[in-house]
Amino acid sequence: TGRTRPERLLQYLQKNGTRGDANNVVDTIDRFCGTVEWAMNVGGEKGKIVDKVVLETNPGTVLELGTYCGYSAVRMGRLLAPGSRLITLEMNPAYAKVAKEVIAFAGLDKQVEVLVGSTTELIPQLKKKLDIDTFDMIFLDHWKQSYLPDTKLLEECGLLRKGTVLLADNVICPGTPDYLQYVRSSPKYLSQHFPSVLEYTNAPDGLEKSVYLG
Ligand SMILES: O=C(NC/C=C/[C@H]1O[C@@H](n2cnc(C(F)(F)F)c2)[C@H](O)[C@@H]1O)c1cc([N+](=O)[O-])cc(O)c1O
Ligand SMILES: [Mg+2]
Repeated sequence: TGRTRPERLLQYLQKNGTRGDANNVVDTIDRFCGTVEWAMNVGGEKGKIVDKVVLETNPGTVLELGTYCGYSAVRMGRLLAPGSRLITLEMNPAYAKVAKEVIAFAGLDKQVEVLVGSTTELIPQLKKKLDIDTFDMIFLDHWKQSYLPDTKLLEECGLLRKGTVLLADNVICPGTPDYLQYVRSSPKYLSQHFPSVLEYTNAPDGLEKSVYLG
């Protein structure tokens, strides 16, 4: 009966999930998307790669571009060390509202903060607004044509440091050709591709991990 897909996803979670259990929230959303209604969460297969990169990086500060329903914010937030922070940007207020409820349901509302607005508006304000100097990790999963301009904006705003890990979803499907070309050819990045499949399907997709060299 939820009017939108995010609302239906949230209703399914509230009915079938275990409040306060972030692992269960991830599995419950994956079950909804695998059996009831596809949604553009990074999903279980690519999610295992995200988990590995988060655990290896052990970031104190994470910036996510594109919250949607909060699935990847919960997926990454559940692996962060106490005191670490994940900031996630969402420009659609209705999606942000659902995401905040999903994140609270998972018990991660202390570690994860949802900011509503566009990257061009929010990224230049982050240092002041959050008292954060640089991010240890960036997860890109918003509009695919925004990955490249927003990466350049992050560089210009001094939000990246030597070693910051950029992890980008969907570099194969729907694809982010200009971003891929940039991070693979620029001397400022060391990039590695992780082939996988598009969430809840067997279509080819992949993640790109790019370390900023400063
Ligand atoms: O289009 C896809 N994702 C676009 C994702 C878009 C999401 O990012 C938000 N956003 C936009 N700007 C901002 C910021 F940062 F400015 F605040 C946040 C949008 O409101 C939306 O919730 C996609 C599509 C497929 N697919 O199979 O078609 C599969 C996927 O995994 C995908 O991520
Ligand atoms: Mg995606």
